Formats: sequence, structure tokens, C-alpha cells
Amino acid sequence: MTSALTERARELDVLHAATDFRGRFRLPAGVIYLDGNSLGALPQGVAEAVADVVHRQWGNDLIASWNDAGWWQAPARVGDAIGALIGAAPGQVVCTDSTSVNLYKAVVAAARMRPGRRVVLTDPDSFPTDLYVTDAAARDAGLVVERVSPADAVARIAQVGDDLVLASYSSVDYRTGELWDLAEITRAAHEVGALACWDLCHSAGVLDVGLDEHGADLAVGCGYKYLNGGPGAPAFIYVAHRHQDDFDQPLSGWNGHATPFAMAPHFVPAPGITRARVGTPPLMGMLALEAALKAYDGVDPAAARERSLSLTGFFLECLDVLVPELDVATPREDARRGSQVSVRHPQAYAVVQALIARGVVGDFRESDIVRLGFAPLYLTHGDVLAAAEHLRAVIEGRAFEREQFTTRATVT
Ligand SMILES: Cc1ncc(COP(=O)(O)O)c(C=O)c1O
Ligand SMILES: Nc1c(O)cccc1C(=O)C[C@H](N)C(=O)O
Repeated sequence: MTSALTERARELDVLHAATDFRGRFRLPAGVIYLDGNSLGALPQGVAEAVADVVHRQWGNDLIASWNDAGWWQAPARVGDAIGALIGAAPGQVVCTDSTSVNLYKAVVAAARMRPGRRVVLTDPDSFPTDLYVTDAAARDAGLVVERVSPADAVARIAQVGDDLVLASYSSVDYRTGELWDLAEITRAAHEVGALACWDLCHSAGVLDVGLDEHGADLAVGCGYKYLNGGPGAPAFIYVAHRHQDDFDQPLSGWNGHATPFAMAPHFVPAPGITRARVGTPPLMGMLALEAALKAYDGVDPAAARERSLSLTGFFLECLDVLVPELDVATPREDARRGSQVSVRHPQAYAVVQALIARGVVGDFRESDIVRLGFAPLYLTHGDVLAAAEHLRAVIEGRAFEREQFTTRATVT
């Protein structure tokens, strides 16, 4: 059976040869990296681009680089490059701040765009920062948060009706990898006159999100996962063109001012997406992200999605053959699966550590999830089969029972 899988991996890699961009990355030998949904791999050219920022732009050209090297325009430029991957026409995405900060801005701005309404819906299983930030923004804006699963969101939106301000969801569940129906939830929110905001942390770069196509209002996401911008890379925020004049976000900083160098005593928001900026951008990280995004040059988001589905689908196929007893937490239907496969295991943390010891890097998520992310640009079907074989060896050999794998690290 394994030889049949080996043959199939080979066939699939030939079939998908046009989207194999592994050569655009610097990956350590002997590692199968399935953690690009936590920290993306290092693309070729990033180290050189950062060295140029440090030595030439900063070291030599000093302050002139704000103009000569286009530093001032970097948030808009990088925003547009990200926009191309998430289906946003230019001028609607800006690279700025963190996802947490951008979500705060989006929720408060939504409340101001729908005065008199009180309710914001979010997923009880959201990544924690989304829960905390939504609560904080709601408190500051006088809203009430209802935690409702995205599976029940359409029905709840109709019930809340004209009291709804915002449906704020992640398009992919960070733990299970379940993909929610962005188009459907957005449509339901619009039917009651409300807005929809999407956290694209686990979608940008691996899904053809289609923000404009589906009429999304607001979106946020990070630069360090599938966009490969590096540790702590700045995040992004999308505000649809039609909302920009009304986008009154709460963090009025001078980089979002209409005339920042007039040094005026009162805030006047810049036109367009620039008003979503706050303070001076972290240029080292932003220019590293800009260089990293070149790994997507010429890559159609739909093609990245097709490859991602093929990789995760093949991984599920391998598990069915090699470790059929595993409890798979990720939906099998393509339309309901992001770019990861998660399995539940009572010793999930130890399983992940045993996999890492074998060179298969994934991660553990509370309480029992082995999470394996499949970044389509740098993984092959051959990697997928090898990872499944390692997982079988770990499970069958009960390697996770060994003493050294039983202590949890603080950051995983
Ligand atoms: C869905 C989601 N939202 C937000 C974040 C993080 O936000 P921040 O970049 O502000 O740390 C993560 C991961 O860290 C995430 O998975
Ligand atoms: N942002 C992270 C960090 O600063 C340290 C460790 C992990 C992360 C992550 O991105 C976790 C990730 N959002 C997740 O889905 O679990």
C-alpha cells in the first residue's frame, strides 16, 4: 500500500509541478516544515533585502530614505501586494500594526459606522486575541459581544436583525482548520444592514479569499504565517473602498493624518486607506515582508489554493491508509478545509515533540490537537507522504510515551 502512495505522491508532484515554488525558499535540509501557519519559512532574497535596508538605506542614505527608498509609501505598497493575494483591488489594504491592534480599530470603527446598534457576533473558538480584543473594543464602543459559532452565525444574524453591528469571524479555525463560509456570513450580515469583518491570519496566501468579490467590509490578518514575512512581521487591515470615508477608527495617530507634516494640533483623517495607519511603521519588518511577498510573484491565489487542497487532501488519504485510527479534526470536504490538517490525540503535545525529533515540524494546540499546516508554495506531495509515515511511526512506536516528551514548552 505504501508503494501505491509513493507512486501517487510522484504523480501528484508531476501534476502540480507548475506550482512547486520550493526553490524560492531557504529551508533547512532534513526538515519537513508543517508550521507555516505559525511562522512561515524564509524566502530567498529576504536576508539580502534586509541587509540592503540596514547598510545602504539606513546606514548610508540615512533619513533621505524616507523619500528616496520609498519608506513613507511602504505601508500602502505592501498593503496592495497583500491585497492582490486576498482579492482586494489596490487602495483598500494597508500594512500596519498587529492583527490585534487592527481588529480593535475595525470593531470600534464598525460601531461608529452603525450607530444605535449594539451587537457584535464572534466565534467562541476564535484565537484568544480575537476574543480579548473584541471584548475590549465592544466595552469601549458600548457594544455587547455574543459568542456564536460561525456554523450558527447566519441564523443568529437574522434573529439579531437591526441590532447587529458586526459579524466578526476568522475565515479558518486556527485549531481545526475548518473553513467558514465568508460569502454566506457576509451576505447574511448585509441583509440586516450590518457589516462583516474577517480575520485572515490563516487564509492569506493559501486561499483565494475574494474579499471584493464577496463584498466583505473589513478584514485583518498577519504577515508572518503563510505570507512568510518573518517573526513579528507587521499585519494588515482591509477597508472596502465604499466604507473608507466613514471609517472613523479610534487610534488617531499622525501617520493616519491628512497632512502629517503640517504638524497640526487636531486630527483630520487622511483620505482612503491611509487613515487606518497610526504611528511610524516598523520598516525593517515591513520591508522584509515586502521582499518575502516576492515568493508569490506570478502565483495566482486560486492556483495556491488548488495546490493546498491537493496537499491536505493527499495527507488525509495517506492517514486513511497508514493510521486509519486517528481522530481527524479537520473537515474532509474541500470547501470546508483551510490549509491545515489537525488530529486529536490524548498525548498531542508529546506526539508533536516526537514528530519534531524526526524532523517533522508541526505544533500542538490546547487541549489535544496535533496541528499540521501545509504551506503550498514550499511543500510537495512527497513531503506529505513522508510526514504521514513519520506520524504512523510515532503512533505505532508509541514514541510519545517517552519521558523527554512530556513537558510542555512555554512557546509552541
Ligand atoms: C486567527 C488569529 N488572529 C490573530 C493572531 C495574532 O495576532 P497578533 O499578530 O496581534 O499577535 C493569530 C496568531 O497569532 C491568529 O491565529
Ligand atoms: N504569533 C505567534 C507568536 O508570536 C509566537 C508563537 C506563535 C504565534 C502564532 O502565530 C500562533 C498562531 N496564531 C496560531 O494559530 O496558533
